[in-house]
Amino acid sequence: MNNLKLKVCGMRDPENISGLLDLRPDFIGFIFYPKSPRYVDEMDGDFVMRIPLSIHKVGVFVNESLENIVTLADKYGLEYIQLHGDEDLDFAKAIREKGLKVIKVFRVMDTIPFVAKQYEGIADYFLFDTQSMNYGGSGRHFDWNILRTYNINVPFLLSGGVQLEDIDQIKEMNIEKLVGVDVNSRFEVEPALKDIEKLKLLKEAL
Ligand SMILES: O=C(O)c1ccccc1N[C@@H]1O[C@H](COP(=O)(O)O)[C@@H](O)[C@H]1O
Repeated sequence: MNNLKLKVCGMRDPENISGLLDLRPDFIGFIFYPKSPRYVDEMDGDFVMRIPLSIHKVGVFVNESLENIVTLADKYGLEYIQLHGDEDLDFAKAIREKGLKVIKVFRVMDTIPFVAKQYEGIADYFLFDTQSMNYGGSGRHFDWNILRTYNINVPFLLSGGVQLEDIDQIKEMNIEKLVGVDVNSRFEVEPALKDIEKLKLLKEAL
């Protein structure tokens, strides 16, 4: 089995970002949802633009307008747009038509929705997160057993309270399309400030 990819989400602080970049994660995520405690109101655009292209920049949005998404993608050089709200297939297609890549999130309770199959050829990745009142950042798992029968042709990242202690179990599930993990609140000292030493252990475990 290949190494699992690592996406670290909810970054904001320049020094903290620099520490993360030294670990060479596969994806770095910025949350542009105003109600999130990890909301990125303003960052130094030049600094963000200098992040090596090998570390893919992801903007996380919840029911945001296409216009605002495109504006922020231009400003920060976002490569992927993570649709974490109730955005539909047509919206995902519109994002693609703007030349951006799509991570479509399904906030899962106990099943993967039937509509997911329609995203084949549209979504670059799925991200399965735990259903919660605040859209994301719950720090909680869902029942990962529902992924064992996954048969859609879209690779996915597993999210929702993923922590270091989970990695062995995630690897043992040995699901072909499960290509990486997305981590957030379980690696924080405070919202939007990550524990780099803990992330280093995670990177080694992957
Ligand atoms: O973290 C948030 O505040 C947030 C708010 C709105 C949408 C997404 C958000 N975060 C995403 O939630 C998942 C899981 O996070 P956690 O590990 O359970 O804390 C992750 O993809 C974040 O990008």
